[in-house]
Amino acid sequence: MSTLTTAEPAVRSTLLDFRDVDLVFPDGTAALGGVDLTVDRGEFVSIVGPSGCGKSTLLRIASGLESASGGAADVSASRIGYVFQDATLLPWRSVQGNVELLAELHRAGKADRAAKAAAAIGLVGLTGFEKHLPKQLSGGMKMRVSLARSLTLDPELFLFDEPFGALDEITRERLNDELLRLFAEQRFAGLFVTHSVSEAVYLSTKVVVMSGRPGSIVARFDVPFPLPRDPDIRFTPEFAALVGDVSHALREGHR
Ligand SMILES: Nc1ncnc2c1ncn2[C@@H]1O[C@H](COP(=O)(O)OP(=O)(O)OP(=O)(O)O)[C@@H](O)[C@H]1O
Repeated sequence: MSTLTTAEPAVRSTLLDFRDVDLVFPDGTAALGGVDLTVDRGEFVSIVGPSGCGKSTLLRIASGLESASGGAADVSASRIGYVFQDATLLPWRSVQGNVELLAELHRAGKADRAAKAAAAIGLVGLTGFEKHLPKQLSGGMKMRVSLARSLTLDPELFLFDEPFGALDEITRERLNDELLRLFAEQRFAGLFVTHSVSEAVYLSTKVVVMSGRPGSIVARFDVPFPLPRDPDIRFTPEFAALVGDVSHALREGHR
């Protein structure tokens, strides 16, 4: 799989720019109310917010699956990856077959598809499991397949909707570290939805907090810890203090 090899642009490059974005569903449900959010190249932004505040809706607008009812939702990334809590694998296809799917839909040739899939499978640490079927994989491995499938697109912007929410704590921590490594190596910008404040702080360069529905962004935090991130950062007082501040903002926004 190819990596982005172009030099980092000198000017700030915004891949996602939401200004005053509203979304009201046809049944009258106001999901988002005045969302202002940017994601720049090189940023990994996590969103935390109460259940039902519109986090998934925001990602769906970012991906083009949903349209905003008001405001401006500009996404300039040309290749967008998207992973969900459910790995959404085709049960009758092997790991290789599942990872090749997006390249297949983009009508890539057989050899190109195979090369892209092999590289992506290697990136997520599943080399040797190419012929396995989804039912032969653990939850963490299925999520790796899902990540690999999106990586074949070489995404500029990667959207994550609670991808590790259903996994046990150890698997989740391991995948957090894998994701940080992929972010550093592949240089996509990330927009990551999670219910875990500590996961948000650990993974991100910036954490934004949403209010209850209709969701808007009520607080933003820059994460000052350097990348690559030492897993032990999670046990420092500075990390705990930032997690506390974000949790506090989350509680305030929920009132
Ligand atoms: N197609 C739809 N029509 C009407 N209402 C919808 C539709 N999709 C979502 N909603 C509502 O919009 C609100 C926001 O939903 P969304 O799934 O974006 O929230 P969320 O923050 O991702 O929730 P959670 O954290 O529980 O996953 C919810 O009240 C939901 O019931």
